[in-house]
Amino acid sequence: MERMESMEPITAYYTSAYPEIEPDSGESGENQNQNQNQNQNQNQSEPAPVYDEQLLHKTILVGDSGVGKTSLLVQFDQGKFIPGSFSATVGIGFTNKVVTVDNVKVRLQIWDTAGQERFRSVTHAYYRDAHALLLLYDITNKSSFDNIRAWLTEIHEYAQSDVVIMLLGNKADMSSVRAIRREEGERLAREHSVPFMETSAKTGVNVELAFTAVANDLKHRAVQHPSQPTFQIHQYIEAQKEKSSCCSYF
Ligand SMILES: Nc1nc2c(ncn2[C@@H]2O[C@H](COP(=O)(O)OP(=O)(O)OP(=O)(O)O)[C@@H](O)[C@H]2O)c(=O)[nH]1
Repeated sequence: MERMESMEPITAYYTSAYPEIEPDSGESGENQNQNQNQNQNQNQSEPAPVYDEQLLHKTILVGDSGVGKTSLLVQFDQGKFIPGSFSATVGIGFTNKVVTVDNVKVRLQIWDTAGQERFRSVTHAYYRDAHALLLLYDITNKSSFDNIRAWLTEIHEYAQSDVVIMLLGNKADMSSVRAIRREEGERLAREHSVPFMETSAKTGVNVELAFTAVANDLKHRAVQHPSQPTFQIHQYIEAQKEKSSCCSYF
């Protein structure tokens, strides 16, 4: 993993994945309706924009110290879990990963942040140009769940309003000592209109799905065609969960 010793935010090489929003023409009434109809007809006949595989989507893992952010990234990147003593992340670092979505390559630059309070001001600086935030709590640790509201407040304060947010209840393999029921996670996610799933960095359950769902959403946003329905991340996750329900074991 690349580690930023200076802890300065890297923004220079990031290219926006999203097309510019057309400015308001200032027209009103019938004229505007006519134009809208014309635009709609044009949009329907226009070919869908092609996704640029060189786009880099900045995705950040956040949550209290010890919830499993580094472990989740290592599981996704290397397919392994390193048990043993816990060494807290210092500062921030990133890993580049390519996820294939509908036969196109979606590049995620995944930033692993330090959950400890003393690094908070450093990590805030990275939120601003994030395209996705994966917010983790530990299902065996109630305070990590109780702190999710505070994390969301910070995200809304520092991140872009259209950032993709996903809530993850990690350490799902430890359900015998669980402190937070899955329904509580689901309820909190519903309250904040964000997708949710339980993951295990240890067994790998739902790890790939979490990142693939985010990559799917980012890819669809980057090539959103006005005449096409928007990508529904909640539905995508539910459909994928159903597909794999034969083998999940929470
Ligand atoms: N059983 C189990 N243990 C986990 C899981 N994920 C992480 N752990 C353990 O939890 C501890 C903390 O994991 P980390 O990945 O270092 O947590 P972090 O969120 O990156 O912590 P900070 O770097 O301080 O922000 C380590 O001992 C991991 O082995 C999991 O899914 N299941």
